[in-house]
Amino acid sequence: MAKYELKTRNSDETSQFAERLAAFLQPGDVIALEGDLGAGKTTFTKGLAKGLSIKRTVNSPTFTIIKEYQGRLPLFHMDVYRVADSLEDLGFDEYFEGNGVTVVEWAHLIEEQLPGDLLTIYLYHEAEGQRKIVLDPKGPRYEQLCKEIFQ
Ligand SMILES: Nc1ncnc2c1ncn2[C@@H]1O[C@H](COP(=O)(O)OP(=O)(O)OP(=O)(O)O)[C@@H](O)[C@H]1O
Repeated sequence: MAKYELKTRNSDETSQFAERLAAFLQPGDVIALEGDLGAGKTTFTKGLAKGLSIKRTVNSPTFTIIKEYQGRLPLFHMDVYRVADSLEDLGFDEYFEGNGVTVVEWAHLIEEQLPGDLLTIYLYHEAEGQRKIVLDPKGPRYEQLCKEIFQ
């Protein structure tokens, strides 16, 4: 299936893209966010939170695994890097099937537990200040979402 991509020239552009994407999100949407250290995952998630009208400051949930924020929709921000056993069931389903938007950092580490349909977003460090953002939608809901964002 088609992948969608864009380039950003600074962190504001990454944040602004995420903010725009947030306007299209619905309850139960799941975004897997992939990218190396410093690629911009937190920058992206902060932009998404702004787009969901979340007032609280969004920080990396590395040590807590899941953080929850209230906005136009609830945001469940997960960082599963420290989930030792990828098969350990920590009840992620409740979030994926819940009434909010879930963003999962390092999602491939819990691949078996992810929903089949989701939007994977890859952040690539291209050059100082520059990032490539690739959207890889799985399932009709996310195909449609990408079409709307990029039309
Ligand atoms: N185009 C860009 N998009 C996003 N961030 C950028 C960009 N250009 C430079 N940056 C900078 O890169 C850094 C990205 O850090 P950020 O914490 O968002 O990454 P991360 O993927 O969450 O890293 P970590 O996994 O270490 O938490 C920030 O300092 C940001 O200002």
